[in-house]
Parts: sequence; C-alpha cells; structure tokens
Amino acid sequence: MNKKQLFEQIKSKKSFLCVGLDPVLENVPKHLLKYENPVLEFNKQIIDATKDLCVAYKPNTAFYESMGLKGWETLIKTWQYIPKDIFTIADAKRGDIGNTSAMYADAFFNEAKSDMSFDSITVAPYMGKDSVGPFLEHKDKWVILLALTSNAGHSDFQLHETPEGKLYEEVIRISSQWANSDQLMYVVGATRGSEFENIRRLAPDNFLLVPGIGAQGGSLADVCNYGLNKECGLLVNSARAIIYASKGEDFAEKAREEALKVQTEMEQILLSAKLI
Ligand SMILES: O=c1ccn([C@@H]2O[C@H](COP(=O)(O)O)[C@@H](O)[C@H]2O)c(=O)[nH]1
Repeated sequence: MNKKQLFEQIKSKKSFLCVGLDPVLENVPKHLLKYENPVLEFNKQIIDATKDLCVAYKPNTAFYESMGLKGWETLIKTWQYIPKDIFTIADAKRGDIGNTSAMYADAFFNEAKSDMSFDSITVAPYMGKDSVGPFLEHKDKWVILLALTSNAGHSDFQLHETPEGKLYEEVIRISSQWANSDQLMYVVGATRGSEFENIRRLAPDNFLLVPGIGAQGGSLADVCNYGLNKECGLLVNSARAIIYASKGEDFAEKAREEALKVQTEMEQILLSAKLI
C-alpha cells in the first residue's frame, strides 16, 4: 500500500488507528480454549470487531515467536485473515548485517518463501545503512525505523547529545538520505508528546507509527497537536487497552467499544484539522 492509498483509507474510515495484535494465551478468554488454536480465534474475532474502525494492524512478532512453531503458524494465519485493504505492520524490530537483513526481509515480505507479505516492518537503525538497505530493496514495502521510543529507557541512548544534536535526531536526519517518505516511517512513542514539534521539523512528510496511547498512558491530543501533517502522517497504535478491554465472553464487543472511542476522537481531530 502506498502513501496515497494509506491516506485514502484514513479519510474514508475517519481513523488513523492501528490495532496492536499482541495476544497472550493466558489472557485469551476461557470460552475460546475449546478451539484448536485459541489465539488465532481470538485474533480473528478482534479483527472482525475492529476492521471498520482502524486502518492498520500491528502484530508484535514477540507474542508469536514466544509460542514456537504454533506461534509462527498463528502469525501467518493472522496476516492471511487481515483484509487486504488494511495496512499491516510486522513489529519485529529487526536489522543485522546485510545478508542477514535480506533474510529477515524475505521472512516478512516475500510471500512465496514465507507465506507472509506484510506492508511494513519495524527496524532498529543502529547497525546503519547496510543493515536497513535490504528491507528498502523491497520497493513496494515500508521500513519503520525506531526513532524515539515510548519506554522509559529511551533516554539511555536516544536522547544522548552528539555534536549534531540528539542521537534520535541523527537517526532521522541520516536515514532520510536512504529513502524518502514514500518508503520510510519512524516509530515515535505517544509518551513523548513534547518532542513531536521537533520530530515534524526533521521529518515533515513521513508517516509516524505512534505506540503508547491506552495502556502506556500517552495522550492522543498531545501527539496530534504537532504530529499531524497534510496527509495525516500518523498511525497511532493501541494494543492492550483494546484487545483486553474485557477478558470475558464479551471481549470482542468491548474491544470494538474501545476502538470506537479512539476512532471517534480521531474523527474529531481530522475534522478540526480539515483533513476530512
Ligand atoms: O516505542 C515503542 C515501540 C514499540 N512498541 C510496541 O507497541 C505495542 C504497544 O502496546 P500497548 O499494549 O498498546 O502498550 C507493543 O507491541 C510494543 O512492543 C511500544 O510500545 N513502544
């Protein structure tokens, strides 16, 4: 999906919500345990309940890798179940020496080899251009580079002052020479609301993947204050606050209610910004 198509989806759904599909077997409602694959059934029901309210799904691969072979199969079947007009993000945070990155890229982009072809993957930037390049060689796919993350440890490295500015600023400045905003997004935590003005100065046209509203307490209003651009430019993720809104038989209904609350707030924001 290209940038224009993504913006069209945002306008038509009046939403820039990304639902995080981070399932944990222990949290799956008990009545689903009768299914051969309870986690897959959980994901399917969450997708059915939210697909008209969101423009993206982001399975974090850790939640699937932790289940071994079954988990990998669940990830593939979850990707296959997501409607094709919805943007997909493999939150895998990969990146290695070039020939290894090429294998990671195949794992998430090359359906003929791996049975999955996500629209995008999250990548750690710290091994540099030759580690990110193999992902960018897939011209119809997106790389989402970690810039300023939502966790407390973001300050350990990302805020370090370099002669050129903070380290995360350098990540954005240097990587924007590797690809343009048609192929490169950045991860910026919703908990970093005050930094969005600065980030938009460095990356005016790039989409930002913004985790951290909901369970982590980030503010959607703060993010949008400076984060919006002329094509919206934001995919705001929420996982636990939506998928675990209830752990009972009504989990899908409650997930929809939570997603609808976020979508309704997003619609108001898009209207105020005259983007819809
Ligand atoms: O800076 C980051 C980068 C990635 N994440 C991931 O996003 C989701 C957030 O889930 P919630 O349940 O809504 O907190 C999860 O997959 C994280 O690994 C992030 O939170 N912050």
